[in-house]
Amino acid sequence: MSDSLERLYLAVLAARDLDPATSRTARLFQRGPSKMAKKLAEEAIEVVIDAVNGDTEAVVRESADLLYNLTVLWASAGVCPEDVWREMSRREDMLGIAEKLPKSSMKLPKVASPRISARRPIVAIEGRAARKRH
Ligand SMILES: N=c1c2ncn([C@@H]3O[C@H](COP(=O)(O)OP(=O)(O)OP(=O)(O)O)[C@@H](O)[C@H]3O)c2ncn1[C@@H]1O[C@H](COP(=O)(O)O)[C@@H](O)[C@H]1O
Repeated sequence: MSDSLERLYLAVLAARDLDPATSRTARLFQRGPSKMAKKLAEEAIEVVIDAVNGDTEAVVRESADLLYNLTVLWASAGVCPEDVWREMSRREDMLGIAEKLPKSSMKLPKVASPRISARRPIVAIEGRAARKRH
């Protein structure tokens, strides 16, 4: 999947300077980040609605639109796909799966990389449980 997103990202970069009258991407760049953000949010909501309605095929279609609008926003924000893949790998190395670090300031215990140890740091789980309690 990352290959597809990387190819799409390059296509979006290439389309940025095309004629907005014929290129949706160029039009989005012309209208700026707030329009891009609005479109991304719209697509996210469409994915949610289709998923709640159990319309799997629509979820697939809208997810493709969502990812397109996400890559446009990435390009506008100066983010490239590799930046995101690097962050996901960092989280995976830290916690064993690609997830956010606990929000609390609690420190994760010094453990071998979760890829070696069988379990994620308990503190991370407790942190999340503690956060949910209040
Ligand atoms: N990958 C995509 C892509 N995915 C989705 N979309 C369009 O994004 C829109 C998202 O759906 P919406 O319903 O929100 O859009 P809409 O309401 O129909 O139209 P708007 O009101 O948003 O203008 C659809 O019209 C899709 O056709 C895309 N448009 C372009 N690309 C690629 O982007 C590159 C540049 O293409 P141009 O923008 O056409 O130059 C090319 O590689 C394209 O393949």
